[in-house]
Amino acid sequence: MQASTTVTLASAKLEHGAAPEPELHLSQLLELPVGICGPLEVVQLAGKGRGVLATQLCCPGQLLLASPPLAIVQAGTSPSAAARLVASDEEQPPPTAGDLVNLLVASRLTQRQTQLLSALYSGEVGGGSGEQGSASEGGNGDDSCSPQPLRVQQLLQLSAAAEGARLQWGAGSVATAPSTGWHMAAPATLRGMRLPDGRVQVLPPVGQQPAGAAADANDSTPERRRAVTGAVVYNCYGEPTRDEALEQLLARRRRRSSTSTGDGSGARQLGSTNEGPVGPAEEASPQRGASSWGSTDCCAGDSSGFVGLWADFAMLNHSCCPNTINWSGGPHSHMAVIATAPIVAGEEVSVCYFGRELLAPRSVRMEALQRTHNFTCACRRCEHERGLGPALEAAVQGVYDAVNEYWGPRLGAMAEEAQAAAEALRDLKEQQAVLAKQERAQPGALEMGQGQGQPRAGGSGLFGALLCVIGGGDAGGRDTAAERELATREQERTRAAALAALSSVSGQLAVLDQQVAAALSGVETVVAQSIANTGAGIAAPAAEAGWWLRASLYDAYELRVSVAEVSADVARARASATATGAEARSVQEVHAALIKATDDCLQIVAAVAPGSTLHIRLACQLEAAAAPGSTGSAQHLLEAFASRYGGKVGTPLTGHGRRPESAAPVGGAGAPGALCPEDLAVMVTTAARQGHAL
Ligand SMILES: C[S@@+](CC[C@H](N)C(=O)[O-])C[C@H]1O[C@@H](n2cnc3c(N)ncnc32)[C@H](O)[C@@H]1O
Repeated sequence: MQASTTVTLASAKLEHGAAPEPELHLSQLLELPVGICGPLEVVQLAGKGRGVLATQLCCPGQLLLASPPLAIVQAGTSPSAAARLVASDEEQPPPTAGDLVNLLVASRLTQRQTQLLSALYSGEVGGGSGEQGSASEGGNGDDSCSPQPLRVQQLLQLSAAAEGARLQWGAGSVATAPSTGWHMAAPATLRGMRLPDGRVQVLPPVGQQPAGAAADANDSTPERRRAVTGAVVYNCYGEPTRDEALEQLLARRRRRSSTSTGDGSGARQLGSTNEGPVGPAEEASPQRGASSWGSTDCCAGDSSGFVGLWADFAMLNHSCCPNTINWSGGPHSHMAVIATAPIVAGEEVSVCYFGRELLAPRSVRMEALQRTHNFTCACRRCEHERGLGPALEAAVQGVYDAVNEYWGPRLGAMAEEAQAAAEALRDLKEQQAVLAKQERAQPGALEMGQGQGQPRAGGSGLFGALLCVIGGGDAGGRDTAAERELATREQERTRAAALAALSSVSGQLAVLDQQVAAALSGVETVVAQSIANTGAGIAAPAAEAGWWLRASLYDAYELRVSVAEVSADVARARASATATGAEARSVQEVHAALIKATDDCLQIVAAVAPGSTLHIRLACQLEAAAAPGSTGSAQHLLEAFASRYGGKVGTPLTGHGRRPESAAPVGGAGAPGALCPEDLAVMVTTAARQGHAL
């Protein structure tokens, strides 16, 4: 049920009233300290509080929202702390929601920032949206609550007029590089840096000099802390690591565009005005500084992870089958939301609140959402899976548990055994290579040593030298036939034991793979039959339901990739030790299995989480498996992918049949040449099958 009062969300304000033109690429937009918003509106939704709807058809690939954060904490290192870290070899933990609370309580908030913060849902009835009741099946809201247009209106006004987020038109056009065409004022983002000792240092806004010593974020009153904690826990978004690959790509595009306009400043220009504490990583590696937003633009030093609050992004509700993907990055740490499916007018725009749990059975997802957000999801996927009934759900859960509690640990033990055996074989080979080299350096040493029994410096004869290498001692003068035989036998024993271990592991791997494959096909067949016979799960079209089922069983699919990887290692080790035709064939077979298993995972992720980091990673893995050593082409693939997402803003892409038939193309005939996630999957899979790099 939708409330009568709706307000158009419009966080983009360009001073000359110019809407962003389609030519502006996402990577350019992210340079601007403003929010951009597509055809969206915020409304009250039954059982969910507020939510965001599309006001017109949005197509896959369309940028829906890109806004700078209200507050963000990134990991960083002050020079002294970094020195301590290097000395102690410690790993820095990523920032947490608690760090964000620390930043907010230690900062002097403007009135607008305070209002924005208090407008966010805080877990209390009457707090934030003011319309969310106690958690219940199917959502957490009280339908009878009347909408509070004032609050919504207030939020949107504040969001739209984010302080300082103004653009002044300079020389050039929208299509030119922003660094030459636009003059930017700093956004009102509160920025903090989590120091390795756990304290949060408040940083000056991008583009401003630090005003004396940074405030200590831990110096706060309990009242203030309580006031912001609710808003933070229910609305913050964070990632343990930054998406380095994506950031580097976008930074490269930025450098290219700044080079082409003759402005050599690029990323450095944006970051160079920020005189925050500079960590040694940036000093030591200017290239990294120039290519990574993390080190130049917010927190100096190595950046690993972030946690932030984006006020308009926080209006989006969760779905386990979301129709968008979100990314954070750029000099202003924008949160970008991009459609990954057609979204018709009036349909809710959803995001996924968790990462890996998206690829887990319903009970695991439910537990995660209850723990972190205190609601029960009733999205289409959850409802469909609930409709399968307890027995089928338990079967899916059974496979998930078996992978995580039984098969996974067993595979770990097998991998260790295989690694030890492969290392033993490698050591033997190296020893033989050393001996062969020595023999080449002293031709005839073997014969001389054997025939005359003469001691030689550094070992006499091949076997004496072998003893020397194996035992680490001097075999000179101890070149007896018995010793030689002993060494030979020892070598043979080691080799035989290693090969036997590999053969045993290989057999166990095959059995494990069969068990997992059988469990997968068993559950999938039973679920499909049940749907066909009883109509269970008719909440979703069969194809879509099929992908959801596979997504819930993803850990088993991924385990098969790991089995194939270990099998490939085993096959290679055996082949290099025996060099028989049979072993070479087995390497090929295992390799084909690895490609197939990776492709299965890619197809699942491309269907349920297109554009995710996992999607990109799998695509690159598949490519690397298809063309070993082709890191260059993996880079090419990433480029293609980034250009797809940096493509024409607001222009629909060719959607592989995913665009509704009735939908008229928005903004013309589409963007030929631009890739959509499905394109990527097809492209990679085809390349893998053809066995060549892209
Ligand atoms: C980031 S806020 C989203 C906006 C929120 N609905 C509001 O009114 O401000 C997160 C909260 O929204 C609610 N929520 C999000 N997704 C939901 C869903 N699928 N079903 C029910 N409640 C949901 C939960 O209370 C959650 O803690």
